[in-house]
Amino acid sequence: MKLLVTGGAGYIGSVVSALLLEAGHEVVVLDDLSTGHEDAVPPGARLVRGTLRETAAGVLDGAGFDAVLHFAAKSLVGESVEKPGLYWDKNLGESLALLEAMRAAGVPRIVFSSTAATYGEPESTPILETDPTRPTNPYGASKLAIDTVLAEYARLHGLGGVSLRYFNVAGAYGAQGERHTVETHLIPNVLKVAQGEKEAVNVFGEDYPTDDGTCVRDYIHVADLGRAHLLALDACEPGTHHVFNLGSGTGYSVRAVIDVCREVTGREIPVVVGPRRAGDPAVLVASSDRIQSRLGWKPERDLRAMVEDAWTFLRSR
Ligand SMILES: NC(=O)c1ccc[n+]([C@@H]2O[C@H](COP(=O)([O-])OP(=O)(O)OC[C@H]3O[C@@H](n4cnc5c(N)ncnc54)[C@H](O)[C@@H]3O)[C@@H](O)[C@H]2O)c1
Ligand SMILES: O=c1ccn([C@@H]2O[C@H](COP(=O)(O)OP(=O)(O)O[C@H]3O[C@H](CO)[C@@H](O)[C@H](O)[C@H]3O)[C@@H](O)[C@H]2O)c(=O)[nH]1
Repeated sequence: MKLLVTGGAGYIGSVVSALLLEAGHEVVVLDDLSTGHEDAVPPGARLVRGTLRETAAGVLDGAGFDAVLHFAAKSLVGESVEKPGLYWDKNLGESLALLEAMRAAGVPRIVFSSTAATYGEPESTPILETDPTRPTNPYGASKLAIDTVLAEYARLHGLGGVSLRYFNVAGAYGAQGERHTVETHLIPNVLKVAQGEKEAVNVFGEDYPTDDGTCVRDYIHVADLGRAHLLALDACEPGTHHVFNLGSGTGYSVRAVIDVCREVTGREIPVVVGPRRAGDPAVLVASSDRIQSRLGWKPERDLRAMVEDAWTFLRSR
């Protein structure tokens, strides 16, 4: 297939681009490099630099694309609370421009990076796709709005759409890994302490109603996540919109993640316990039964493999 990957210079988009190329697809990356890196685009993919709003229509028009994989977004929860307008504009506004460009060019399929943040504070665990969606921040709300628009474009314009709701993505795949300039994610931050780049891990709260008092999350290896995108691409059917959670179904506390990082790196990794981070739910764990039963996807790599691959990637840079 001829595929447009928006955000393909970023962490997850660059991994998925590499997997798509390995599977024999033609890949064009559209990225404004606002948080991505030109050299993260895998060899064999063509990079077009620009925003979706300014560039998508020109790239898609008359070019015969079969599908779009849409990763481009702003995705820092804290920033979204400070600048909600930016998140609605960059996430929903730019996605609408992309969808209109797809419609004008007759591109029939889209796979979209949605998020566990669409659910907000869960009523029960593990989280099912049928559970209530009550996002607690503008990032999650803007992603949920895009899911809603995709469902409408499917119903009213015949688009084939799949929203993949990622839980906590971690690990690396060969030369592609996580290198955000502003890094908020737990595992890369713990590994930066192991490497000596930071002094101590700041644990955000130890008074949650969990076994060790720290938050529990469901970590998924970026390569397992990537495989799900290839299956989702095949599952896009005209006129339908599917939603699938993507997690491992297993929760790990912040303390447990730090312990695995200590085992893998052999380093001490000092910890400082601070206050809770605003907006963090105590426990977020996915049920991925729907994608397992409908598309035959199963996670293959555990937390230790995620940490090992992220550690190898960090030390290679
Ligand atoms: N990392 C996670 O754990 C996680 C969890 C749930 C959902 N997601 C979603 O997955 C997607 C990818 O996340 P990531 O961690 O790889 O982020 P990232 O910041 O590394 O990648 C995003 C890429 O999109 C580009 N971009 C942003 N806005 C753009 C625009 N308007 N036009 C063109 N390019 C633009 C950036 O330059 C960057 O290369 C995002 O949509 C994010 O919301 C990530
Ligand atoms: O230095 C740190 C960083 C994180 N945490 C904690 O570690 C856990 C995981 O945090 P983080 O890695 O920042 O991920 P989340 O906040 O859970 O959010 C990620 O996972 C969500 C889905 O679950 C996605 O929607 C978001 O885009 C993605 O950033 C949370 O309890 C944090 O409070 C710390 O204690 N110290």
